[in-house]
Amino acid sequence: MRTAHTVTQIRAAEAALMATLPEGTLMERAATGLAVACADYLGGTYGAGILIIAGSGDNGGDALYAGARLARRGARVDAILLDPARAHAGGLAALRDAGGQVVPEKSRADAVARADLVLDGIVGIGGKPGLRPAAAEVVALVERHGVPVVAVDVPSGIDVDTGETPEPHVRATVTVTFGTHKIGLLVDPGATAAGAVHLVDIGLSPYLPEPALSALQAEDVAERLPAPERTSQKYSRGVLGVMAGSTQYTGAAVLAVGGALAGPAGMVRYVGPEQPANFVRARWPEVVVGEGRVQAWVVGSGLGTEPHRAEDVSRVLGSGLPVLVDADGLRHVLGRLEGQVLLTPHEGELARMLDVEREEVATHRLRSAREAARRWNATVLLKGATTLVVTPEGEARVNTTGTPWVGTAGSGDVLSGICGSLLAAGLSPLDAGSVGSYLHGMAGVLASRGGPIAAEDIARTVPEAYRRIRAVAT
Ligand SMILES: NC(=O)C1=CN([C@@H]2O[C@H](COP(=O)(O)OP(=O)(O)OC[C@H]3O[C@@H](n4cnc5c(N)ncnc54)[C@H](OP(=O)(O)O)[C@@H]3O)[C@@H](O)[C@H]2O)[C@@H](O)CC1
Ligand SMILES: Nc1ncnc2c1ncn2[C@@H]1O[C@H](COP(=O)(O)OP(=O)(O)O)[C@@H](O)[C@H]1O
Ligand SMILES: [K+]
Repeated sequence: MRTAHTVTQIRAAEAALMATLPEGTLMERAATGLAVACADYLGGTYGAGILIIAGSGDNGGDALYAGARLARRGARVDAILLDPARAHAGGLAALRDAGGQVVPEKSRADAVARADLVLDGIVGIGGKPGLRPAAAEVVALVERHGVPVVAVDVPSGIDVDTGETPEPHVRATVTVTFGTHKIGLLVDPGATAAGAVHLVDIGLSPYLPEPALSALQAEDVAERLPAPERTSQKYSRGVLGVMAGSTQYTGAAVLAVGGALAGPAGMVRYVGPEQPANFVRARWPEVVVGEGRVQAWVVGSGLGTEPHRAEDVSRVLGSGLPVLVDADGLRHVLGRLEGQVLLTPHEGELARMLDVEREEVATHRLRSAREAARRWNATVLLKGATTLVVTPEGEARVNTTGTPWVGTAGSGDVLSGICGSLLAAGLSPLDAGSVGSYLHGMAGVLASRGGPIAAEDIARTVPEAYRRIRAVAT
């Protein structure tokens, strides 16, 4: 499991760990890991031009100590001190001893122009979101010259505990983070600003409490993936009812069922108007059309806006069975819900539910998902480049698989089918949502291999993703 903690949790763990170690040990560990990551990124240090941007806190200290190590290994290291009088004294002395240079204010533009790599040591977990003008000016120069940035601990300027990114902030190619992940490195838009995240072990794990956010890894998904036993049969594996599509949106029915058939449930029943039902039957002969006993429901993809569909949604929600509500079905989710319910909105749908602008959800993804989960007493899966799954009790997971090619029409319909099948096979809404989005994203990557895909391709490739993940466990 990849885990992320809040700044308060990290500060407490660091204090407990630091009390057991000689002073300076943690910063030394952090700086060593940072220097190694920079050398890896550059493919060697000899002759490389590295520019440190150092703020006045320990984040700047990490960058300066790492710079000293890189200078000793043959790099030409320059440092811009944003607040020279308050620069980290030990880090600065180490850098100077190793032959590193402080850049005079008038030469900053030249220093940026000749850098192969910038180390962002402006602020770490002690920073307030946004950047002060002096820092913002240097960051703008770096962007103008297109120099790759390695962020120290976090890209400076992001809101570390939420992933929100009030401008300005650093956009990194790589973020080298210490001890544990920060929430803002995994949740968008912060995750996009962080680039590839590399975690350096500084010995913090034994002191960390339950994470505030986690991301399933292949072995976690493998543990949760249902698989039939020797004596299983279709009914014992779980039956999923899919109520999706309408005369207007026939494809949603076909795609949601396609996703459902790619999951672990033993059988899929389809319930809906004649027109999509005929298409479903023609495309998927294994589907039984019509009502019958099921273990979970998917309702909503392509349901349309006709008022009578509200009854379908409330009937399913009143069944006492686990239910996934997607897309148009979300229009009919009114009061507080009971039982095992997974709501799967994208940003626009969640904005409509919360009666706010879409932009509001896009900039406050985690907060919006948490608020909806509490308000409707249901698990909320907020789709996007980094999908979030949040329970009403506040447990939160983020999905890290996928490719932007997955953002294709009908992709969400397929996801609803996959997650529904996992619900029918007995997973909780939290597991069904997070395992389902992992499978969906991974299937998208495997199907795409860097090129365009259609939603159908994702459904078709889920079994391959399933096999590969199960192979991790054996
Ligand atoms: N603790 C540990 O054991 C370990 C910690 N480690 C490292 O320490 C980092 C935390 O260091 P930290 O606590 O010194 O705070 P830090 O992130 O450098 O920022 C505070 C400074 O930034 C300034 N500032 C604030 N906002 C700003 C803005 N928007 N724009 C510009 N400036 C802004 C603020 O200025 P002030 O408000 O005081 O004027 C203050 O001077 C952590 O991320 C990790 O890298 C590692 O070595 C591992 C062991
Ligand atoms: N940039 C992206 N990177 C990875 N996955 C994405 C991206 N954009 C969208 N997705 C995924 O694609 C799916 C789109 O679903 P949705 O918006 O409901 O589309 P539709 O309504 O057309 O089915 C979601 O699973 C979402 O997480
Ligand atoms: K930083």
